Amino acid sequence: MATKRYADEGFSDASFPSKRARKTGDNDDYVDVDEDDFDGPDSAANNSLIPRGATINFSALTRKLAQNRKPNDDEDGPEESSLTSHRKQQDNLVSHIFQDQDFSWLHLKPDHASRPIWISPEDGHIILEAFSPIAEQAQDFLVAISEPVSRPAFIHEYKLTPYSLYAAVSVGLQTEDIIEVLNRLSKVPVPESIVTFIRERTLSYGKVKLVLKHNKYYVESTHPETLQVLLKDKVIRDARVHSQPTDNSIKAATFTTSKAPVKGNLVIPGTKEAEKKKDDTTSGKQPANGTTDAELFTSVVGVDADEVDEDDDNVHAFEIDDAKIDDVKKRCNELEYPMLEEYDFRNDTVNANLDIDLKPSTVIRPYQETSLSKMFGNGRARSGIIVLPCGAGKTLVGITAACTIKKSCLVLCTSSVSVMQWRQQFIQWSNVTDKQIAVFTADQKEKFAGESGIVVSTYSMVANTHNRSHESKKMMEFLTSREWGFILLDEVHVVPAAMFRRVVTTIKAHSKLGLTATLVREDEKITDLNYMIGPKLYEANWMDLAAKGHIANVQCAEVWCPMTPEFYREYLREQSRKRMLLYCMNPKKFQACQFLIKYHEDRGDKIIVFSDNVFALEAYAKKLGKLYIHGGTGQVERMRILQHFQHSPAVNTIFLSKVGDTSIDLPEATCLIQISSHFGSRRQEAQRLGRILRAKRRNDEGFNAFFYSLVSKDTQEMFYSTKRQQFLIDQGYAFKVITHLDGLEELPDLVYKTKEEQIELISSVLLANESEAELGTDVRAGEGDLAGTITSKDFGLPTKFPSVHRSTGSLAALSGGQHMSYVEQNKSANKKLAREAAPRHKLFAKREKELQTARKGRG
Ligand SMILES: Nc1ncnc2c1ncn2[C@@H]1O[C@H](COP(=O)(O)OP(=O)(O)OP(=O)(O)O)[C@@H](O)[C@H]1O
Repeated sequence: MATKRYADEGFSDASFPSKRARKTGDNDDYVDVDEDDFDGPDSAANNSLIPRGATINFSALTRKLAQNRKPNDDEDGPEESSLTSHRKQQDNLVSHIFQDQDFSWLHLKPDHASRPIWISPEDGHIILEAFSPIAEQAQDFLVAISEPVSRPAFIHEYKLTPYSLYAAVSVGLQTEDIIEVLNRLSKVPVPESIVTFIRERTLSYGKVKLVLKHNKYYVESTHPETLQVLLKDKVIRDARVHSQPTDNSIKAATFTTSKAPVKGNLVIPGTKEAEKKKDDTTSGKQPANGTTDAELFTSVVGVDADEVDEDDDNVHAFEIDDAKIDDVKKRCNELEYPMLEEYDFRNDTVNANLDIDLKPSTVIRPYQETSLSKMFGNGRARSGIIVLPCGAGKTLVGITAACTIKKSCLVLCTSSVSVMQWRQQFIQWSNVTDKQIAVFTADQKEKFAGESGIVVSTYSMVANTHNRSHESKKMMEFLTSREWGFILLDEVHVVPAAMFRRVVTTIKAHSKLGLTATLVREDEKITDLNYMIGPKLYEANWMDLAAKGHIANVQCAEVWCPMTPEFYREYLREQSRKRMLLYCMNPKKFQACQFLIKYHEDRGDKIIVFSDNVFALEAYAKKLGKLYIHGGTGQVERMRILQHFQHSPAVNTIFLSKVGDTSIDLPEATCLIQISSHFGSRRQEAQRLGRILRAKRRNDEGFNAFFYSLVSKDTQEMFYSTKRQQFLIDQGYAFKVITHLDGLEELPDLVYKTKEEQIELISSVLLANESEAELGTDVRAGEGDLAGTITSKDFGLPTKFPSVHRSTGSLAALSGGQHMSYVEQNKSANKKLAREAAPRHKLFAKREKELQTARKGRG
């Protein structure tokens, strides 16, 4: 037996006799990995060409590379025909192993060692050596032009797609910049097939914009010939409105030219630039003209502003009918001229300004600033999606964007709990007043005072048209009759496409920002988001943020719990949903859970145990004497339990159903144990991990948070578990497999130790209703919440299970009399707590009071 099971700074080798790390992909496929082989990339970083953390500046980067290059370096690469002949001549000794993945025929540049990427000539996949001294800068560029596929510690994989190139163009990158920087970073000349692909895909992208000005929609371009092409199309021609121009910058129909809006000195609040400007203003100093723009542009495009040709002197436009916007957008997509949506908010004199700003104490983090600079890079607000890890502060990014645009703003979230959190965060980070921010939920229907303001609501409150109360109808009139400067869409990946379409078409907004941590959908409907909101503007790297202390470092492990023979026999016999209950209630899993709770409580951790299955959740929590929250737990009791968990040293573990997957902000939590989950949902796995990424103690020396997934061995759960982990593995997390918890057998008071107890447990499982075995029985709170709209179908799983299998057994066993004692050993800890008069935190007291008033109002 190992003497020391766990090391404080992480999982030690001694703790896991299997000492095997999971290889991505197949369930049974593992590779032995010696962690000592990985010293980390620091040694490479010491030889850095460009220091880590430096501003992204690709011209500087390419200059450095050029200096390193030998004079006869062949930049253009060999001709296609010579590549083919090279391939034919290759030595076939090893190529049969790689088959069509053998790229040894590609011509390596002489200084390839100092260049960090490979580009596949066949499918646009890009491999980045993440240990290269210039990997950080290369990563910024690759994120802007391609989709990250997988980003573990040392080798990253990206993929060039038509949509990623569209996103690149939309943040201001030009075709030739993309090809040139790729060529400079690549170990081999960029293959001709890739150059053609980039040229073809970016030729028409970014040339057409949809702009809302003075309440009218215009299709705008600096290329008159492009507008002419579009107007040849019948759908677009029919949507065109022939009206008198209302503004000098836009002339309808005639293609008369005028000056494009000039990039002004836009300063995003909360940034260093804003601080500097404030200092300059107070000291009477004038900022050097144009500095802000140049820097902003550099951070967006990665090329010095003065090196980029500005050919958008003349803007041409024609007006289109608002009712036909959707058709025109769709048609432009089909014609390969996708429209970028931009809002020139500083020149919008029609919509009233909203006088809000970030509080002077609010400082946004560098990655939050970078993501916002992609949105505001050209002085206008681009519509699109920002992807940041869970707990990285998407809310503040949204609030800062609202404070930059300073127009009426509608925030849509997935639940009424989130609505309250958004409101509270707006008040915490900005100087918005109570009167300027209103809430529209089932319980509260408020309007803001004055001409402009903020409304926070849920998707379903806005999208569901049936059974509206009179008050809701009036509120909807308020929302649809006005023009919004900005619409903030939280958790965009979970909203069903039809609901999104309804929201986007009923609410008139100049600019849209979608926020998410996991741009994955099991139903592959992500492209719908691109079309309805806009391209992905920025995606942060989870590992980078963890390395910089913005989110916690997490050790992930999958604990394999063997099934007892009795449970396994029943598992094999059962055909119904009960199978799921059997692998959740496996006594060995119970014991592993008890052991891990004890171990981590002794270490001073605060633990959340997640179970989607409510039957298992209650059974575990009661047996182990812990507090629990599920959909049926009242709001007051929920708040009380969460408050105890946060502040009481006596409550270090709580059990949560899926109500805790999102929205619950518990920075005290440092350890997660998952005992039952929603099939193979990659998103749920990431969101749950997100609960500990915000750990308060994340900056403590050597601090690690822990995430355990308990899996019953040789059951369906193992398959789902592998699928669930894929997203996190792609973000660079490594799941270790624990096959044995040393010291578990010696645990005093180990539950279900005897065969009798185990058989008693199996009887209770077999007696449980079919419905109790389901995962979807838990309800999330409140009308207007979105949770109910997500089903197992979304995860590509069967919605129906095979019919119930009936087995024979004695009457005594069925009635539970065979091995069962009728004495209730473990009173619910929840009940005990309810009897205690707990001191109330003033935030919760206020919320309870609000709820009571709302209830009285409804009564
Ligand atoms: N710039 C900042 N300065 C200080 N604290 C910050 C900053 N940005 C975010 N935070 C804090 O980080 C925590 C996580 O933020 P938030 O809840 O917005 O994360 P999130 O990205 O929305 O996470 P999830 O996807 O899990 O909901 C919050 O406690 C927030 O106050």
